[in-house]
Amino acid sequence: MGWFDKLKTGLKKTKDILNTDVRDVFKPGEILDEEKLERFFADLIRTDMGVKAATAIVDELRTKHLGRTIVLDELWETIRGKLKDILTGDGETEWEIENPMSPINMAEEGPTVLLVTGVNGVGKTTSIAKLANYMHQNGKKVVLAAADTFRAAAVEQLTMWSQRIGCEIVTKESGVDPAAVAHAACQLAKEINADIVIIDTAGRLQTQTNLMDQLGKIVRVVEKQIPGAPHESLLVLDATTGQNGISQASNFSSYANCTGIVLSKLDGSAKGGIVVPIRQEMGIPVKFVGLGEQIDDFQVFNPALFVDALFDRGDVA
Ligand SMILES: Nc1nc2c(ncn2[C@@H]2O[C@H](COP(=O)(O)OP(=O)(O)OP(=O)(O)O)[C@@H](O)[C@H]2O)c(=O)[nH]1
Repeated sequence: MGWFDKLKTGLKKTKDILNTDVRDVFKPGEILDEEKLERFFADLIRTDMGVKAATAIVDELRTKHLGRTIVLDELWETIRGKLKDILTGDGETEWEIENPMSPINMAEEGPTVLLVTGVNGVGKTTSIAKLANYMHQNGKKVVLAAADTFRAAAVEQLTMWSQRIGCEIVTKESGVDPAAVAHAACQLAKEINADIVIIDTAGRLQTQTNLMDQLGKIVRVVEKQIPGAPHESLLVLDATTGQNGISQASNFSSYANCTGIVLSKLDGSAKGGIVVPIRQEMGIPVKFVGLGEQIDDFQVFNPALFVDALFDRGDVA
């Protein structure tokens, strides 16, 4: 399956809301009136797109089509165009979907270090495995740091993934300071000339200040070893939690200085619109999306492709 079909399939639940409801609201041949626009506004809100973006889209439809006969393709074109403006109008670079390094701020010298954080169960370990696999497949030498030393199962899970992928992993026994694991992984990466170090961290709530402080310690340790590290601080958010993700992101950001979001479980969510307020309100870009439980259900986030997939009316494979 190509990138676009995979994205479309992953977005199926969100697309279902839009496609089914929109077909009920916008009947070809009828006249577009305020009541129809209001119903469509409610549909957009159900995808967790946020009031700001939904209002902008409906305003654009009103300006261009109010009082005119409904031609679905024309409405669709207006919606797609407006949403693309919202997602790309801030001058952000468009990342290349085929290249997992494209959203990554690479180290000038030595290995590039990625710190990955998130609340328990958001899909952090799985996302790290997917990211490592994606980079490995692109010819990068990856070292994983199993710095979730609280949960033996997390270390086992990551070790299993590293074997499947064929990449290096650094583990230590339970209870060891996670910063020591991160340190050892950076050391190994330098010795073997690895391109990338990905640090897994224990899932934590943003209210657990001692655990949040520990993230600060990991950052201090790795930045002493490798200039500019961590070069990316990626926060994994679960797309099924919708708007709750926004508060998680701002809290994590104050401890781990997040530079990007990995939005997992987009396939399990009817709230795929959450991509929009994350980008609009937090100023932290979504860099990767998780689209399923398999190791290759993962992509670089490309806003234009996302909008096309969300509003594509062709059948989903
Ligand atoms: N459908 C779907 N499931 C996912 C995705 N990413 C992760 N999962 C599932 O989510 C569950 C939790 O994933 P983990 O990777 O163990 O989550 P975690 O955040 O590392 O968990 P902790 O180590 O407890 O903090 C697993 O069942 C994964 O298979 C995704 O993109 N789509």
